[in-house]
Amino acid sequence: MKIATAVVKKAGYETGKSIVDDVTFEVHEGEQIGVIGPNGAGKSTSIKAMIGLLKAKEGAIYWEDGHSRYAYVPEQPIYYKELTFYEHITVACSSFELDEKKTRESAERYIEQFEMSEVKHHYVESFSKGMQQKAMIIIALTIRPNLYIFDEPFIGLDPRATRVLLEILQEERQRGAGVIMSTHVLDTAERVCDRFILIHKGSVLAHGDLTVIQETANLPEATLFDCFDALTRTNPHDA
Ligand SMILES: Nc1ncnc2c1ncn2[C@@H]1O[C@H](COP(=O)(O)OP(=O)(O)OP(=O)(O)O)[C@@H](O)[C@H]1O
Repeated sequence: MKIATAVVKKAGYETGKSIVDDVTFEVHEGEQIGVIGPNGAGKSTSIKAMIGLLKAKEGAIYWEDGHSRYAYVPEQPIYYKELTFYEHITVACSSFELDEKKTRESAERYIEQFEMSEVKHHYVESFSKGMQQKAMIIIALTIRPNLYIFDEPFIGLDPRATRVLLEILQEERQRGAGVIMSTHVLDTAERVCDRFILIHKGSVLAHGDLTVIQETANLPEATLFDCFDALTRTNPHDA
């Protein structure tokens, strides 16, 4: 069943100057979508436009049931300097009016899985980049959204944390949650994503499962990495 349609007609950082044009796709229950593309292609801009973080945009997420809940984990962790990690969880949960007992239980489980028990009462500011990333992910998971939006979730995570995240997302997808993730880690994306949106120079260059991407690249059997390389390679004669 469809959860939502993400629509970006236009997005940019100044009114009138468009960086992204027409990046639109649907997300279904249990589906994981990889948003891929070269540096500066417009992946983060598209994501920010969808969730309303940009002023100069025409775009939104249209929810099938009208009032869905999403969790966004940005590329650069955002946190309150004056709050500990655990206080962040408490604030996030109270703003979503979640059942306190159940929420604490699932938070504790995620904290343990991500090996963050020893630092749960420390300030997020004192964490390493990877620990901050793990903290943001744990908060997102604890909210139990029906759509996760990750911008480069693997950057900064150690291999074990990456595995833990992928395993938990698999469980979350079985629950019916959808996942949108922008990533450059194409071998992982190839393994875990059902569909890919390849953004190049602010618009969609290819959209579909690996077979569709291979057909678009005219490279049957090729890896996602090779398809990406072929599709986004700048021809010096075009410049
Ligand atoms: N805050 C900003 N102000 C002005 N321009 C910006 C800003 N952030 C990004 N841009 C520009 O928007 C374009 C798309 O950037 P965006 O961050 O969406 O790319 P991306 O595909 O996420 O790249 P990366 O893989 O490097 O993270 C780039 O040309 C970039 O210079």
